[in-house]
Formats: sequence, C-alpha cells, structure tokens
Amino acid sequence: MTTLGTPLSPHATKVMLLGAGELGKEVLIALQRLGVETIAVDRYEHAPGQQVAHHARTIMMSDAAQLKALIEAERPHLVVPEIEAIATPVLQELEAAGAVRVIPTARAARLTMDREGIRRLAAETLGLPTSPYRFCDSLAELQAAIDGGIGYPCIVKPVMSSSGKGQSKIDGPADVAKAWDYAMAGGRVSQTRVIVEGFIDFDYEITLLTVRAPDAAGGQIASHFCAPIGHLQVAGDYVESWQPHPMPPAALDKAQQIARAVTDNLGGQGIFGVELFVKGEQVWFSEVSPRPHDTGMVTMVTQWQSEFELHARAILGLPVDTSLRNPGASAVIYGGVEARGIVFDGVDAALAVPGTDLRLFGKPESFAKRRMGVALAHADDVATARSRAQLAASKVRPRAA
Ligand SMILES: Nc1ncnc2c1ncn2[C@@H]1O[C@H](COP(=O)(O)OP(=O)(O)OP(=O)(O)O)[C@@H](O)[C@H]1O
Ligand SMILES: NCC(=O)N[C@@H]1O[C@H](COP(=O)([O-])[O-])[C@@H](O)[C@H]1O
Ligand SMILES: [Mg+2]
Repeated sequence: MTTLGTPLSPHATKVMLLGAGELGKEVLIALQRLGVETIAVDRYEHAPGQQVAHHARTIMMSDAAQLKALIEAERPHLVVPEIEAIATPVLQELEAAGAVRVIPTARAARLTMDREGIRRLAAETLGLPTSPYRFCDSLAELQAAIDGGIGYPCIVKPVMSSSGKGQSKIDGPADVAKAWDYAMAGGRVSQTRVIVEGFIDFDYEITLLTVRAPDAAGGQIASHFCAPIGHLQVAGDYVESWQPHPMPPAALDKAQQIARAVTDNLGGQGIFGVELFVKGEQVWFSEVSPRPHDTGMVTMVTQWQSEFELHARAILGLPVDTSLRNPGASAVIYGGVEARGIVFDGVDAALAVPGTDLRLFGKPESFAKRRMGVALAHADDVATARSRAQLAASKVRPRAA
C-alpha cells in the first residue's frame, strides 16, 4: 500500500531531485500534483525546477562532502538523480546504510554516469549488440584504438558528458587530434578518458521509454513500454523528436528485449530512456538514462501520462499507463544568444500554429546552444505534428533583453 503525506507537515512524503533542469522541473510538477514535498537541487541558483519546488538548494552535486551533508540534513524519503554528474559513491553509501532510497538504484546511477560502466555492462555482461568501442586515456591510445580495429568513421566522446558535449565524428586521420582536444574541453567534469565508437550507419534511432512500476495487479515490479520515440540529433544533441516511430514487429520485439535486459539489470523503480539504433531488423543498444529522457518531452502531448508523470508514479509505487493518446512531435528552441535574463518574442505566433504547446524552461542564462525551450505539437499523423512543432519553434525568437 502506498500512503502519501501532506507537504510541509510532519508526515510529508519528501523527494529530493539532484538536478533541476527542464526534465526535473516537470517531474517536480508531477510530484507536487500528488502532494509530495519537493526539494530541488542544482549547481546554480534559479534552475528551472528550483522555481517550482517547495525548497531550493544550490550545491556542487559532484562534491561528495557537500552532497552527503545535504542529504543528511534534509532526510528525504527518495533521492532522484536528474543528471549524470553526481557524486554517486555517496548515494551508494547512504543507500547501503539504509538512510535513503535512490531512484532507480544507487548502482544504476553510478553505472550510467560513466559511459564505461554502462557500456561494459550492456556489451560484456549482458552480451547486447553495441557499436565496437574502446576506452582511451591519451591521443596516442585513441589513434592506436582506431588503427587497431575501430576504423573510420568513428565517434569520440568524453566518458562523462551528455547532450553531445565534447562529442565529435572522425572521418579520417586528419580529424583525430581535433576530436581528442574537443573531448578534453567538453566533459561535464574534468577528466581525460574517452570512448571511441565505430560509427553505426543506422536507418533511424529511437528512445524506448521503459517504466519499472507495479504490474496491473499492483504487486510485482514489471516493465511497461511506451511507443517508440523517433528523434533527430545534430552534433550529438537532440533537436526534434516524434512519437510513435513505426517499426517492423521483429525490430520492435528486439528493441523491447534489449530494453528489458538492461533495465531489469539496473533494477529499482522509475522510467528509463533506452537509446537504440535501428537498421532494417537489426537493433543496437547505445546508452540508457535511468530517468526521463530529453527526447521524451514529446510525451507531454502524446501520452495520457507523460514520461514525467510516469516517473513520479513509478517511484512512488503507483500504477502506470503508458498508452499513446495521439501522434505528436517536439522541436527544440536554442538560446541563440549569450546573455542573462533573455526575452522571447513571437510566443503568440508560435501558439497560433494549430495543435501546439510550448515550454519555456526559465533558465536564468542563455548560451547559443543551450536548450531554453521546446515546442510541442499533436496531430493525426507524425508528419503533420513534426511540421507544426518545427514551425512553432521557429516562431519563438529568443534575444537579449
Ligand atoms: N556509434 C555511433 N554511431 C552513430 N551515431 C552515433 C554513435 N554514437 C552516438 N551517435 C549519435 O550521437 C548522438 C548522441 O550520442 P550519445 O547519446 O552517446 O551522447 P550523449 O551526449 O549521451 O547524448 P544525450 O545525453 O543527449 O543522450 C546519438 O543519439 C547518435 O545520433
Ligand atoms: N540529455 C540530458 C538532458 O537533456 N538533461 C537535461 O538538461 C538539463 C541541463 O541543462 P543545461 O546544460 O542547459 O543546464 C538537466 O538538468 C536535464 O533536465
Ligand atoms: Mg544519448
């Protein structure tokens, strides 16, 4: 039985989000709707989720001492990682001591914060199909890995990074040093290790949102799959997503088997974004987020329960419904400018496009390639939804105030 309390009372159900960006903000809203008391933590003040939570805390989440002190002071029932760059050994320590429950598990947070942990688990322990890969600690090792079998083209990424930061494609020997330098500059935390992956020439890529939540009878934790989300990435960062993405039954079946294998191993409760490459009936595992996924923002206009509501329900042990309501799409709005406190022109024109909605995240500072908002659109078919979302996104014009 799940019992929930009253926020700001002695019996409140308290949830702490570690990371309070655009994804965390929506999880926090979903939790608040269930009367959960929320604590939003991020590395800077006025992060999107901090603007809607009961409590806002600003610390360096990658600093073990700061993180431990905060969790011990706040004593939340659940700790919900929202980004990768967290001092995850502290989460493992506190979870092992029975001091807190980590979503989905502290081990999952630790394995997925580093590309090496999750890639070795998927490819070597679980035997799932992935791109060929090597880990390298120097430019010389990178060159040797490429010459020793990875070949060209290939992709280099810092082991700790996300949203394409520090990632580049190498087409030939002339690109290797540049890719190494770019990876060194682009990780979320300073480090010198990269993964080099053979380039997979896929037909399309999907995110398969997989929810570990109670089964229909309300007992055992079972896997619930959302309809596949197709997406387009530019320079390793998502710019457009849509749902459903049509797939041959054999490929969908393989995708679900891979998603089930990875998420069963990671365990716990919550939503996972399983990233997969597909060519014909071949499916490769790429990576997994043990939390809502950026490409899954589209579910705010396509599903009865968005990925954020699904996460909130799953972590609280409540039943979920992953069914699709209608086709839809999302298109990213980048800042375009480097400035604080920017303004957005054209919001009215964007929302005049039929079937659209908008999220402006409220990030205090804009960078050229910082995601500041997203346009959402529903329609009777994905093609129409995509053009509506793109049009709406193009009407929003961020500028310095
Ligand atoms: N081995 C590969 N072959 C072909 N394309 C790839 C490969 N690895 C990455 N990509 C492309 O780059 C994109 C980003 O890669 P990846 O998901 O590993 O980076 P990320 O920084 O973790 O991104 P995010 O945090 O947004 O999920 C992929 O979605 C895909 O489009
Ligand atoms: N692909 C991971 C992803 O989309 N994460 C989302 O972006 C935020 C960081 O944004 P920022 O870099 O603009 O601060 C994170 O907090 C999370 O919501
Ligand atoms: Mg990814």
